[in-house]
Amino acid sequence: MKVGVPKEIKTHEYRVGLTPGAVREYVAAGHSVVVETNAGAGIGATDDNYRKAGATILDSTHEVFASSEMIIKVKEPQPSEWTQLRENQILFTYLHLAPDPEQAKGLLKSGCTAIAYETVTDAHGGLPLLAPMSEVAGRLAIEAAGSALKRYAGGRGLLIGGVPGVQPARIVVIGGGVVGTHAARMAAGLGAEVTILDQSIPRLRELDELFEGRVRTRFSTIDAVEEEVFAADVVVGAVLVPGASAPKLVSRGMLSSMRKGSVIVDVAIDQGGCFETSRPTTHADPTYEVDGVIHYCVANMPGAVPLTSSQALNNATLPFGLALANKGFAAVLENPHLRAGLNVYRGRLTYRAVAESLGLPFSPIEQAAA
Ligand SMILES: NC(=O)C1=CN([C@@H]2O[C@H](COP(=O)(O)OP(=O)(O)OC[C@H]3O[C@@H](n4cnc5c(N)ncnc54)[C@H](O)[C@@H]3O)[C@@H](O)[C@H]2O)C=CC1
Ligand SMILES: CC(=O)C(=O)O
Ligand SMILES: [Mg+2]
Repeated sequence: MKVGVPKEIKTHEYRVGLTPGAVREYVAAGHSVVVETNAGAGIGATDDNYRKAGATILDSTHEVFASSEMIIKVKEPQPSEWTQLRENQILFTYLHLAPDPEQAKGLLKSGCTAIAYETVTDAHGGLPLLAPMSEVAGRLAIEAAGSALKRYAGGRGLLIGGVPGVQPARIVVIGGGVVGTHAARMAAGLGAEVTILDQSIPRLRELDELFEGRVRTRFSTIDAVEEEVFAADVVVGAVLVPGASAPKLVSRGMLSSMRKGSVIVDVAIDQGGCFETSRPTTHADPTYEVDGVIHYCVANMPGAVPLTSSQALNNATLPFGLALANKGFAAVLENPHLRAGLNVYRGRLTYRAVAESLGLPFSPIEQAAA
């Protein structure tokens, strides 16, 4: 198959869809790979590194889209990208369509087949192509909170771990999945007082065992969220209902009960965010304030550490991408985990939670492909 890798164009997005090492795997499997010039600059990979791995370098995004049967990216296509997609072309990347009707319209209109990294599943009920970036974002969430808590940044002027004899920060994590676990690990490691809320009791049990009492767990109800948010210095939003818009768990009223200079980090912003007051921000201007509370809502947090992130992402996407390159759309039909990633097929929405969140018709793939 002809595989194409454009340079990412979202603000301060430095990751790349295929690393030179991954290109080498595709070429070894008999595929041809074209890469846009400078696509790997953010990870220090030169055009020559890609040539040595077997890729052909093209000068423009347009040439990459025009000459490829499958486009492999990192971030959801931007308007100038979705207009270049076409029927019979496979797009393999993060999409986060539920809160993004414009992109959904663009992809539907293009006629392409779009497989979203974030809804591909594994045999253990996990999301293997989301997990590595959730690990990164969970860890970064505490770094972001630490920066925002600094006085010159508008924060309360609190050191996350405190010092002997002085209270550390109270950090509340809503959603105890991959992001939540990694955020809690970083926060606890720095010496914060950490509470994780989740609505899954089995998950809370696992977390209790994992952290051996170092982190408090609490069943997530409206009351519990209200009490914890009120007392928190930092709240990390880390809930997910796969494919769907994030539930708004923290209302404006709850937010305004927080002390001035407290911080929220809404990692779930790529699915619309779980705070009523969240809106997406970028690495160029990551924070804003509502009711005296600093909001950090960057939708591509892992893009800030592209060396770590591109490698972690490529490790996870490689077997799925190779299956698509080897078999084309047949790979989607025969592999239920890849099929779970299918969001758009030739003008139809094939993922129920996405269609429901957007208020658009849902077509099961059996119907759409008939
Ligand atoms: N902003 C960014 O750059 C990034 C954002 N993310 C996003 O972070 C979010 C979390 O991802 P993961 O941790 O991988 O998901 P996950 O599926 O591992 O964990 C989600 C957790 O939320 C819990 N949950 C669901 N509804 C809840 C509710 N109403 N109350 C309390 N808990 C609830 C689930 O039980 C689960 O434990 C997703 O939206 C993901 O796309 C991930 C990576 C980067
Ligand atoms: C998961 C996601 O949205 C990201 O890594 O940017
Ligand atoms: Mg994102």
